[in-house]
Amino acid sequence: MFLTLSSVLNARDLARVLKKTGDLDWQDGARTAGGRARAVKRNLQANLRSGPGAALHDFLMTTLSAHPVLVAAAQPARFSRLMLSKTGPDGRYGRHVDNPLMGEGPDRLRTDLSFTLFLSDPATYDGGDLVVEGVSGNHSAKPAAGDLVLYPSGDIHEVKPVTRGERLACVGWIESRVRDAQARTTLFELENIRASLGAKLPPDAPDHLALDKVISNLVRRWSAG
Ligand SMILES: O=C(O)CCC(=O)C(=O)O
Ligand SMILES: [Fe+2]
Repeated sequence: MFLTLSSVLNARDLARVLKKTGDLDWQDGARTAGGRARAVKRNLQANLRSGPGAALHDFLMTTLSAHPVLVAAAQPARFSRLMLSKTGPDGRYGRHVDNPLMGEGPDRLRTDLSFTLFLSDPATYDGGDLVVEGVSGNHSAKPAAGDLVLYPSGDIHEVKPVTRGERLACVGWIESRVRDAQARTTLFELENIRASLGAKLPPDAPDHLALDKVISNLVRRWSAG
């Protein structure tokens, strides 16, 4: 699954986030990359654990974890901590795979899905496309600020070199309660049918309950743990 979700942050929230990024403490991004990924990572990352970054982290996490389409597509059991990445001229993140497990102890999470929430207006920078090498071919994305791209953590991907301007993005990972990607896709399709029926049928139509039952039983069958 490779999906672009539009306007996950609306214009007002985006402006609020961008204003806050000016106060953050930025460090070399290679510090958080493992193995082969470290050698190809050239970006800066902000501290979102303490200081002004912590409130920004809470705000972004609340927004993302409540987004209905992201929830329907990813079926999140848990989100990783979010990272804010800044890539300037000559910055990039070459082809790599993400770590399969992140965090320690009870915070440890299996990375099923990766996402990038784009924060910069694409007209303000050159390069910086996110390219994901999926089973059915390459997907390239450089969407509007506020849009989010969701893709399988197991796919090789890269951020193309930024040759002008600055690319700001929020990145994170999701452990899904539905581990199997095909099952997740089926559930997303059913959730889309549920949403479109909701707009067409009266709330007491028996088909709603019939579909709710099918979706619940599939989640029960397919959920991990
Ligand atoms: O900035 C991006 O769009 C993706 C970053 C990435 O691949 C990573 O942090 O592992
Ligand atoms: Fe990555």
